[in-house]
Amino acid sequence: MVSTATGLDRPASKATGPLPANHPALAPDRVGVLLVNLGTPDGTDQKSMWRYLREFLSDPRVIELNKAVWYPILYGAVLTTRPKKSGENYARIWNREKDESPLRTFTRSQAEKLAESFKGEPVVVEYGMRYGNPSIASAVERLRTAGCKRIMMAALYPQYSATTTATASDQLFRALMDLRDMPAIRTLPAYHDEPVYIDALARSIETHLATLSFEPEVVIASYHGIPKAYFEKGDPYHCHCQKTSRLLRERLGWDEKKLMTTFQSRFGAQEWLQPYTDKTVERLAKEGVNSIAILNPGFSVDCIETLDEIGREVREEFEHAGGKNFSHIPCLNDSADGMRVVEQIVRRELEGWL
Ligand SMILES: C=CC1=C(C)c2cc3[nH]c(cc4nc(cc5[nH]c(cc1n2)c(C)c5CCC(=O)O)C(CCC(=O)O)=C4C)c(C)c3C=C
Ligand SMILES: [Fe+2]
Ligand SMILES: [Fe+2]
Repeated sequence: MVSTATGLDRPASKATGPLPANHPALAPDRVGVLLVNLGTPDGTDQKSMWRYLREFLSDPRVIELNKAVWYPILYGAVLTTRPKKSGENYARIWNREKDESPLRTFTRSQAEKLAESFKGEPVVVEYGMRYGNPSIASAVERLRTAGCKRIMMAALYPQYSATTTATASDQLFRALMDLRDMPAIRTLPAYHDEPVYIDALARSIETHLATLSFEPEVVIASYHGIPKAYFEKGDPYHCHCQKTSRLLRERLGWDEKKLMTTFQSRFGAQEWLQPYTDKTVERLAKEGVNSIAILNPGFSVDCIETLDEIGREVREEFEHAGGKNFSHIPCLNDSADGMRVVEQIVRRELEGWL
């Protein structure tokens, strides 16, 4: 638990006067903040990868295909090949000291730093993963045990998508379904256009570019993709990404040629949001662009998709196509600017509860 328990608990009951003699003891009344991110395997071995990918790719919010069509593909082609290949990728970025993925290390650190910023207030902070461990259910249980009657889940996806934000809410409510004494719940809205977030991204670009020995001709804001069909059915994710990029351009004083928007991490055969990151990078190199930098505004922390897919695969593709200088701009992670984003938005959304 990442707790700031200080004795400054809210009164257990707003009613005055002593409890009847036979009344069960009341737990202290605190507010829980649950930071959530996508998920992570427990290890890079095939069994851990299989378990993680099965849970992830069985989620109907992620793969909208009919189960009768999807499951034979999932349990056939996907789960017999992908665990090995993905495990090799995860092994390249694994945090060996903590024996966990960077996504879990960064998310835990964010929770610890957020807890620190609530020191002296009746707030308990936990973190959970939509897929894998620590599960959202286990985090909710720890918050309830700590006396949280109100829980705000902050799924750290700046841009809303049903495939990420909504499924985190589904999982939270699943964890509460069987409770008799259910806490009050709030969830975080998308924060793709919040000034504090745009400013943190802009500063992360400026700070990073100042460390480079070259000036990128193009900076690419690469977001995780979703199938195009989900967008056409009403998922606002694409619009949120475009708005983040537009505000970032305005903040930096750059045009669309200097700061491009692309989508990465395609999965399966259908069309995903375009333009694709890998194809764009290849095209730029072939057109004679020598130097680029890529940031991932849609990922609150670095993970397999930023460190390995962008930092290795896409870099190699750029260099293979003739590009010379490539740099990956780190995610906001648990940096001071990154934590300012989380704390400011969480505090605002807690208004009336503290
Ligand atoms: C149909 C498949 C997928 C959709 C839709 C999807 C959407 C989506 N994902 C993220 C953020 C992350 N995805 C991550 C890993 C990952 N994503 C998919 C597939 C879909 N994602 C797979 C199969 C994987 C596993 C990695 C692999 O095997 O290649 C991660 C990283 C997790 C980690 O531990 O590092 C993140 C984060 C968003 C934001 C999003 C839609 C907006
Ligand atoms: Fe993904
Ligand atoms: Fe990927």
